Amino acid sequence: MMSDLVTRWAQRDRVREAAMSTSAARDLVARYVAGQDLDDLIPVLISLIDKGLLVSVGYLGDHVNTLEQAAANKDVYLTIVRRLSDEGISSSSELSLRLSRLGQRLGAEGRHFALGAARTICRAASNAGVLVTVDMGDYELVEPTLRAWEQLHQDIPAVGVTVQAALHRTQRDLSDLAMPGRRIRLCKGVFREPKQVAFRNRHEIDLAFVRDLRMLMNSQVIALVASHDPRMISIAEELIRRTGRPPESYEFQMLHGVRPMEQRRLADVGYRSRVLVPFGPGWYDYYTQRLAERPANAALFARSLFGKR
Ligand SMILES: Cc1cc2nc3c(=O)[nH]c(=O)nc-3n(C[C@H](O)[C@H](O)[C@H](O)COP(=O)(O)OP(=O)(O)OC[C@H]3O[C@@H](n4cnc5c(N)ncnc54)[C@H](O)[C@@H]3O)c2cc1C
Repeated sequence: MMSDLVTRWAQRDRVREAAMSTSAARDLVARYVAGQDLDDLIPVLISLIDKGLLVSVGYLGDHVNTLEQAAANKDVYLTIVRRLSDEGISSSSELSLRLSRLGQRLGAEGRHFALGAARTICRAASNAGVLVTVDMGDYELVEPTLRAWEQLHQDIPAVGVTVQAALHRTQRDLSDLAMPGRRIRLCKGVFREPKQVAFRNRHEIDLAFVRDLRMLMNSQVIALVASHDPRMISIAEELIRRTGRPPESYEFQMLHGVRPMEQRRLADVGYRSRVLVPFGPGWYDYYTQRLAERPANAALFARSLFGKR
């Protein structure tokens, strides 16, 4: 598949090194990633909020191999929360919390640490008026993430969780999860999982997304519709009209730099429209994921690296 080719190409050492050192490449990346530290991030958030959008912050840390690294990431998340509060933008902000950055992959001890750290972060965020939605990792993390989320949610009911339409299990998960007032984010799923557990064909994933979306819109959850797909968005708008949902019971969410005009349109017609803004040292892997979703951009990226300057 084209997207697999793009991912393999982008992961070559020569491409990675060129991307790190070429300013034209960094300019392209800046469309999707708000720099490496909080001083880069905050002006991007403020400019989106000034345009009537809500924001979500995604921290792109390096891979976590030790509990010390997990602890350092916990501190980063707490610093983000403090900074959102100091800047007076808490009420427009959400934190997209990735449990693998807190040690979730480091065995039983790591999972224990991740839950404790996530609890501290969620409490700090709740005290500061910042929402939290837990991201979903690859298939092996789904069960531990849902179990951890249950505990976080018991403590702080506003903490949301992400589900991936591509997984066979998601319909079943949603029948347990879709309780009144819970914040549930529906995305297609970024990971390519084996066919035993996931739909792999685009059309099947889209059908699953629509089934899940209907379920969310017909329940009393706060539905977070995380997609850039024009068809999924118009189906969501139609379901909103048909169900007569109150405006605070759903929102649209997209990634920074992807379909920014559509993000604005949704806000302009009066929907809650939230932009997930990633930042941090792990920007390269994130950017190559966006390239794999949109292989046409890979050619532009390659020219910025290796074309005449
Ligand atoms: C807020 C948010 C949170 C997310 N959280 C998670 C998570 O926790 N776990 C997880 O696995 N995945 C997560 N994702 C990623 C998601 O699963 C998809 O990989 C990603 O959003 C692409 O899927 P899509 O629904 O936009 O549809 P796609 O089928 O990828 O794209 C459909 C259409 O959208 C438009 N489009 C898509 N990408 C681009 C682009 N780069 N530039 C221009 N147009 C584009 C095009 O019109 C395209 O035809 C999240 C996504 C968002 C927006």
